[in-house]
Amino acid sequence: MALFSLKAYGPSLICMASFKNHNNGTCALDSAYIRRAAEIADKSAGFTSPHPNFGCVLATASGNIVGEGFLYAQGTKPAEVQAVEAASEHCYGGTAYLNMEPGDCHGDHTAVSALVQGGVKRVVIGMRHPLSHLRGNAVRALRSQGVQVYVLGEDLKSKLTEEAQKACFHVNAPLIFRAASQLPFSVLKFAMTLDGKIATSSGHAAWISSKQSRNLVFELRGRSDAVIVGGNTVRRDNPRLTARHGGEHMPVRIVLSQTLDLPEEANLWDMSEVSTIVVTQRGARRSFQKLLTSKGVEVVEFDILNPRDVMEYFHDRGYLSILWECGGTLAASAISSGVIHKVYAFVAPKIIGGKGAPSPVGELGMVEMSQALDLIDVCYNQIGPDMLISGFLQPIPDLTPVIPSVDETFAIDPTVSPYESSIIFFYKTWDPYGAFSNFSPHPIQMPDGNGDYATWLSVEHYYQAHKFVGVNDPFAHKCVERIKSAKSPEEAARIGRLMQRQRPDLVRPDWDNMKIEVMYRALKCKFSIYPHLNNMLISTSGSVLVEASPHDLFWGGGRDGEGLNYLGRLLMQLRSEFLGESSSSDNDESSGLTSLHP
Ligand SMILES: NC(=O)C1=CN([C@@H]2O[C@H](COP(=O)(O)OP(=O)(O)OC[C@H]3O[C@@H](n4cnc5c(N)ncnc54)[C@H](OP(=O)(O)O)[C@@H]3O)[C@@H](O)[C@H]2O)C=CC1
Ligand SMILES: Nc1c(N[C@@H]2O[C@H](COP(=O)(O)O)[C@@H](O)[C@H]2O)[nH]c(=O)[nH]c1=O
Repeated sequence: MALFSLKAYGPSLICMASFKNHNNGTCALDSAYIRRAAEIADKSAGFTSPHPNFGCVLATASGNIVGEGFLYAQGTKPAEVQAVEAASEHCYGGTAYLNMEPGDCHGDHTAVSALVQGGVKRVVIGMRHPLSHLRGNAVRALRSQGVQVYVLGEDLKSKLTEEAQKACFHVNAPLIFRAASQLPFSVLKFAMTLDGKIATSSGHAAWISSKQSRNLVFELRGRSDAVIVGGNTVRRDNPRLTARHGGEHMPVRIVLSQTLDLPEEANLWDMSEVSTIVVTQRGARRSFQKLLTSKGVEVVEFDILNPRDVMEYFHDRGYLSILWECGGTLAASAISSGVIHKVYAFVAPKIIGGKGAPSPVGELGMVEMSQALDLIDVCYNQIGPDMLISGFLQPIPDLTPVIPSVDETFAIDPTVSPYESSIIFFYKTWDPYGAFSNFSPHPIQMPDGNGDYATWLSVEHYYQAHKFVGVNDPFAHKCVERIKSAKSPEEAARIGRLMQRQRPDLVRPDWDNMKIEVMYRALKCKFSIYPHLNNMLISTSGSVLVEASPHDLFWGGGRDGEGLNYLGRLLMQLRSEFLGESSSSDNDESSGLTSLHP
């Protein structure tokens, strides 16, 4: 079974493209070819060690596929080059579909040059490169060469493109999670009986799942840099942990054992096919360590053996994805330390019973069902007689936005020097620069559609209510009134976000395009009518302002600077205008915003 498969879309899915030149036909074609690019990007899995997956589909202007390519392994010919070679003269004037922005990590721009020299007119990209030092480089390079570039989720937004983008996220989930967490992407896999046991009370586990399921496990191993088990599994099962899937890539085997009370003879110490690393506590059984070393097994000591430290270590060794095939004791410890990103559970239609029979995950300290960890993007597949349930334990991180670089900020506010700038963070209203927050208690007077002035208790009240302003529906009017009369900015935000989630149909259709403008107007009023706020803003001249929101990646800077920081940008723009350094005039409130639109 292919672990990543292109699902056909029924005609009932209506494409509501928000991009004006993106009609339903183009949208469906773009989405289908991006999904195809994601599908072929996955083709090297199991044959080579895990690496970022790139696929490229080249189509003529009339939509016929004329070339395809995927990156086979690190350092091999880029997908784009292969596709252009396959298409030869047919790619002239055509469209290239890439599941992910090319990396161009060595500055050689091979992929971009191939597309430009091939005469490609249009490039559709499933997702930007997740690594911040590479993100945006190829998009910029292509655009500077006159190629039309459309990034899904930015330039093209619809139900279909959203699904296609998800396919791109899934095919590079290891890279995305690794970039976000600075840990290798970890998958916990287990096989259990219908009554939730991974072995009998005596510890016997061969076999719970069917041959077909176990073959799929070989494939999963082949997609991993390493397979991990705990000491008990080595003692009890004497596993081999090799990938007998017919592919060429073999994962390293890793054993975690605190006691190092492991057998002297074990399949894992046979290094003829693939190597083994034993990770243990510092000072554990030195003589046994020597024995292992003499067999060629690498031993790595940690002061305290916990999954997070071990994963950080393997991240630094360059591992991209790891398969955990341990029992419930180590699995619980790994889940508690937050290192597991995805779960593959094979459920066999068997009942074994047994009070003491182990289950897939040991003690997590939870006492109520409300504490249960819900899987995300769950898939159900029947594998022979078994059911495979898989899903993510953590949402796929959004790595696309990024705080503008100082160079970019310089373009917004010339008081910010690209060479000597400090950063001022603000977030909570009680922080030193908390008055910059939209939740600060500074009412504003703003004109309504009829030119009458109304008072809003905070910028947040005004911003949230304007999601529903102008929508011809009595309930939308009610939302505006409820938000306007909310007792606090927090309450206004809560109502606004809830209504947006529950009744997206009530949100004004131009909201995505207008929200920056709405915020700008409210901020301009706030910082104009309160002289001390105006002084405070001007006093920050030369510094980069960043809203330190860990969650809001649009208005805020994110936890690690991965957010777009639009609130900070708007404040810097206003500061510049107040200082008289901006070219935008007071009469044209929106003109200065063009550089800020994403
Ligand atoms: N059906 C299935 O999918 C599977 C079934 N099994 C079955 O499960 C049983 C073994 O389960 P289990 O005992 O949970 O085995 P584990 O694989 O979870 O091994 C637990 C051991 O891992 C080591 N360890 C190292 N660091 C940690 C840590 N931070 N937290 C916890 N453990 C750590 C310890 O080894 P040490 O004691 O050496 O210090 C510990 O005793 C066997 O019967 C086996 O057949 C096992 C895997 C998969
Ligand atoms: N019992 C069990 C699994 N057990 C896992 O597989 C390991 C054995 O691998 P190997 O020696 O390479 O065949 C074992 O130690 C444990 O990690 N896996 C499954 O897919 N299904 C099963 O029913």
